[in-house]
Amino acid sequence: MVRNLVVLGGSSHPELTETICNHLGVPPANILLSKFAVGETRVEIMDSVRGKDVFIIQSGGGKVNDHLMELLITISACKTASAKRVTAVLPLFPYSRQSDIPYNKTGAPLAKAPTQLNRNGNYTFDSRPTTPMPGQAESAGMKGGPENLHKKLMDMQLRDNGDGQRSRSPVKMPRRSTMESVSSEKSDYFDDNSLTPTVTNGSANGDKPVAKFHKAPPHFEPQRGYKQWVAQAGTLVADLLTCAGADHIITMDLHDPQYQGFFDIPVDNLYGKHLLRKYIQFHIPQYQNAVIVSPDAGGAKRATAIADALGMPFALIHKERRPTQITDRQNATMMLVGDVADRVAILVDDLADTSNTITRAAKLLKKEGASKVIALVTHGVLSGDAIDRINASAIDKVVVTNSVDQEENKKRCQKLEVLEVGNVFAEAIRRVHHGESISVLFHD
Ligand SMILES: O=P(O)(O)OC[C@H]1O[C@H](OP(=O)(O)OP(=O)(O)O)[C@H](O)[C@@H]1O
Repeated sequence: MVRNLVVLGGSSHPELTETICNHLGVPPANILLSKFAVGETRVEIMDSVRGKDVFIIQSGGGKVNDHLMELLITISACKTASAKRVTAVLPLFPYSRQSDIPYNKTGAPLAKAPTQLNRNGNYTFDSRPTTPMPGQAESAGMKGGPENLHKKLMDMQLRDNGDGQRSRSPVKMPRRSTMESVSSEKSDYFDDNSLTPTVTNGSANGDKPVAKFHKAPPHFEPQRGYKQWVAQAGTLVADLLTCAGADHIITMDLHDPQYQGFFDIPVDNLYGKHLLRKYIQFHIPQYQNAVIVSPDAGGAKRATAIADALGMPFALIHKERRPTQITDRQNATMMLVGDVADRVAILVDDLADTSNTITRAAKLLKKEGASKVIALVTHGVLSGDAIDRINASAIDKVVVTNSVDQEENKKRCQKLEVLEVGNVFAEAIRRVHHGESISVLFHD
């Protein structure tokens, strides 16, 4: 029997809230979640939370921004309604991939690989851009790369008309030499404090209006190490949750476990690897002959933990992203380290978003002789055309947890299998509520 415990469910995953409540033996508290006509989120908590230990279930994925705002408002509402403690339960933590932004050599953020559709509209699962070779012409994929983005941004800065307002159409600037000569001849027109062109209406004799520049724009050269100002939204989201009144966070398989350090409240980061490990043991025949594969270096620790626990071999796909000396462009090719020939390859990753990573990895693994490819992923975000991509790919099966709602995805993808995660969160909530250790949930 749990007393003084209140579970509130956000609109992101009502099914998971229900499962958690069933495990805890408490009904979900009544909450009204809607939107005003203008689009603002409306939250009304219909049950008393005064002096209660409140757990709010809200996952990332789907309409992630709406869900985040709803969560923040709900936390704040509980605090102002005198809840004793408010814990945000975020099975998939939103914005956790934005705690750090990878930059290329010039400082621009690395863009995602463009779509892998060929001319016929079929997925190729190839790396984009392709591996650059000496003397090879720049590929179309590279033309739209991050350096181009960098150039575009610089162009936009040049178009800035100086008072903070960006012109929609390019402002025609006189060539530098012209402006310099104007500067020396018409020095009375110049105002050192402004770059704004002055438009004179012309003289009484009917001259057309003429734009005169007060000052030549600064000559803008790309600087070594120049960085665009990229928001590190992970920090902001951590601050927002704390500021709204969250006292505690429970989540699972944070993309970057160091993200816990962004909070000055307790964060319990549960592991999904136990569920994935059990799936391997009980659902993959002769799993000892299979091989665990991490589709990128970032997930190697997670994948090796499963391989070690089960005494299985391990292989790594290295997602090469560093600019090469040849072109200094983003190079997102994949290289396999390890042997997968004639084995079932089990890809282990924390999340599949566009599913580019797992589908491309599957193509490579099959090329290297894997007999079957099964992807085990904690968070099946599966946004955009991820399901179509999986359906068309070499992957034989994708196993995800229901940390994100999978109802619709299951209908569209025969290859998808879903593991229940509600019981793990229910147990974590119960232990946090009773002040018991939850480290038992971390043990192998
Ligand atoms: O389904 P997708 O859209 O391909 O995204 C999934 C990939 O993204 C994440 O890694 P990320 O690319 O952020 O690299 P990192 O591990 O180096 O942070 C995650 O660990 C997956 O590998």
